[in-house]
Amino acid sequence: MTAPLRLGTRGSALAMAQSGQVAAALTEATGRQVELVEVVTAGDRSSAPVHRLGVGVFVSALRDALTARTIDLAVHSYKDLPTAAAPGLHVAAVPPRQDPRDALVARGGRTLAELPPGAVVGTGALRRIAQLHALGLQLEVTPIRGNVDTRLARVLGPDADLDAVVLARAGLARLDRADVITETLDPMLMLPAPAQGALAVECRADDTDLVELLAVLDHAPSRAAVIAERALLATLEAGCSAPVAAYAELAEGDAGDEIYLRGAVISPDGTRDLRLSRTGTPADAAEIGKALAAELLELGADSILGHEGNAGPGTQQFGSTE
Ligand SMILES: NCc1[nH]cc(CCC(=O)O)c1CC(=O)O
Repeated sequence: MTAPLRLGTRGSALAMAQSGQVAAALTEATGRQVELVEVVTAGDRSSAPVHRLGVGVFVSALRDALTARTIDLAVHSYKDLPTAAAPGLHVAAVPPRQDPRDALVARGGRTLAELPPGAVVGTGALRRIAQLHALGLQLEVTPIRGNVDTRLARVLGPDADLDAVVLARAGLARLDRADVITETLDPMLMLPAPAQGALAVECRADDTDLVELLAVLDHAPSRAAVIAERALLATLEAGCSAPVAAYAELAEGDAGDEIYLRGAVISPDGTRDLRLSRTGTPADAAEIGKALAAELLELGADSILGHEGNAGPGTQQFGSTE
């Protein structure tokens, strides 16, 4: 008999849900038993804002456990993975992506447009803070942290102190809480984070039997979208907490499959807002992402992101077009 595969997971409800879903899909597709092994990460122990904890804080403990061979595979929210490759590890599958859009959960069933000036909206992500400000709705944006239930309680609980929160739709859906969403935000207004809604199933690169086994979970269009979005992020030298958004949509065009990538870099106060798009074929996903990032850099993305150096001649302050 083959030993069960050890799937390392964080203990949060969201991590347990997505790990459980991948474990079930793997058993269903291969007949292999999968056991969940809880791993505590630095991100779970701290209550500091994510953009202060730094990139990959939820990820490194899982990767350490993979390298130490105490687990065989790990399931990450792909948007939490640093763009730098992890030596000795391999993303063996990108399962079918969930709806990548952000969602508003507001008191009184309100939509964004129905929130009055001065309404207090909670979110921790700079990307969301920046885009909320860029809407020009005079919303007051306040940083929040904590797991999904904690955030929802700030709007829906007995001690609610916020008018609304913005969360990833995918996280709510995986927890079966999509019913509380009052508006799924149009990417025209709120472009999602690179790889939002996608999972990465990671194992050791030298575990070739497992690499092969996990390939049954891979969904090529989801992988292509993630490659394009993360190539943009990597080229901008930005991390998962930077005010960078990217969303690749795949569609069947006249000449075969097409990828339509949108990217945005927005200053946290919303006054500078660069948005561009580019199309190509899924086979060129990485090149499309790089090229779109290069265009954003030409328009001054660097100065919004606060990078020093390699400022090309096109790098001046670039105001919002409003
Ligand atoms: N920032 C934390 C995080 N990382 C992954 C998700 C769930 C959505 C996903 O898998 O992309 C969330 C919660 C959120 O952004 O609301």
